[in-house]
Amino acid sequence: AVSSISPYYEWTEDKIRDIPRKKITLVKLLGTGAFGEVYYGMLADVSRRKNLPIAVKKLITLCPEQTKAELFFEAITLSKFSHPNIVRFLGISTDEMDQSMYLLLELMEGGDLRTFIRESRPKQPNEPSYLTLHDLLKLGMDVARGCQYLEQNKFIHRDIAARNCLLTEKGPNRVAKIGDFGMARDVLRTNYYRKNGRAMVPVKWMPPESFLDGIFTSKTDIWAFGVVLWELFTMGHVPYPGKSNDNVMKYVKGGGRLEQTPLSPHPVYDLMMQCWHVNPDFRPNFASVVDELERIYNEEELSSLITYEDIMGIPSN
Ligand SMILES: CN1CCN(c2ccc(C(=O)Nc3n[nH]c4c3C=[N+](C(=O)[C@H](O)c3ccccc3)C4)cc2)CC1
Repeated sequence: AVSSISPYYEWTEDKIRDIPRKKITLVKLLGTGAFGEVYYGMLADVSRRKNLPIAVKKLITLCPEQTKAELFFEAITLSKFSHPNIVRFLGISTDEMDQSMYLLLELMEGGDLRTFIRESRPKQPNEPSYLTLHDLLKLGMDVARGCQYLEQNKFIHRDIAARNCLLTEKGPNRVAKIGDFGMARDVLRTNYYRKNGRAMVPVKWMPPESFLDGIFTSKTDIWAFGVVLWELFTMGHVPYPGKSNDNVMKYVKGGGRLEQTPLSPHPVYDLMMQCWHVNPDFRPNFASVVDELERIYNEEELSSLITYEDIMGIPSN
């Protein structure tokens, strides 16, 4: 039945499980992407006589073939990964009747990382955030570990950004994971830039060699990870505030970089700057980024609370 949806199915050596639709119950809509919707669902697990909470990525049935193929590509890609900081892929579910395809994924109840850090900002001057610098650094370490696994598997993600990461929960035991592999454009398409009619690209997360010459390597993901650190240590600001994508390309090409944020400890900003070296060969790899983040996490005094002034850049009077 699946082969009627896409030609890709035949060439995956490791079979992707096609789970019968009757075992899946959609409970609540969690979010909408360019490809379709994500639901909180339940997977009837007869063997253990209980239901497994899952996330169900449901393809909009009227979508163009290309998106179907993209979703299938995501399924095939994800089915090969197994890492604590990569959202787990459980299988697909196709349906002859309505020609729909579901992607069954690990349920991440905390939502996306960017929304979480923006929601966690101090709301008013004398109310610090309940997140500490340690919490932000831990989130950065989680994402870096997921990226390190991709790097080891020679997989170039091309869209590492806080919006594409998910949290297991919002509470203190939260774990961040890389959650989006479909290069699925976000609905607003505000973070993407249509370059002379070509595919949409997230310029503000890209190094010069990528947006100038279309060169993508693991060092592309390292640059983007540096921007994720900047997102974390501004608690979710848009990079290069006020600059258009064209101005960002000119600025970065001319050697301009994201400014130090009042919040980020110097060693963290130093690491960001290394990720943004104009020469990809001089950028660190993810193994050394993880080591450096762990060193900072263990050695630096980071338990200070985050204040409103830190975020709003208002000098404390
Ligand atoms: C009060 N808050 C309101 C928001 N709320 C949510 C909001 C959204 C989600 C959610 O989408 N969770 C997901 N679990 N697994 C996957 C998810 C998305 N996936 C995808 O594949 C999506 O494409 C994706 C991937 C990366 C980032 C975003 C979306 C796979 C969970 C809780 C918590 C309570």
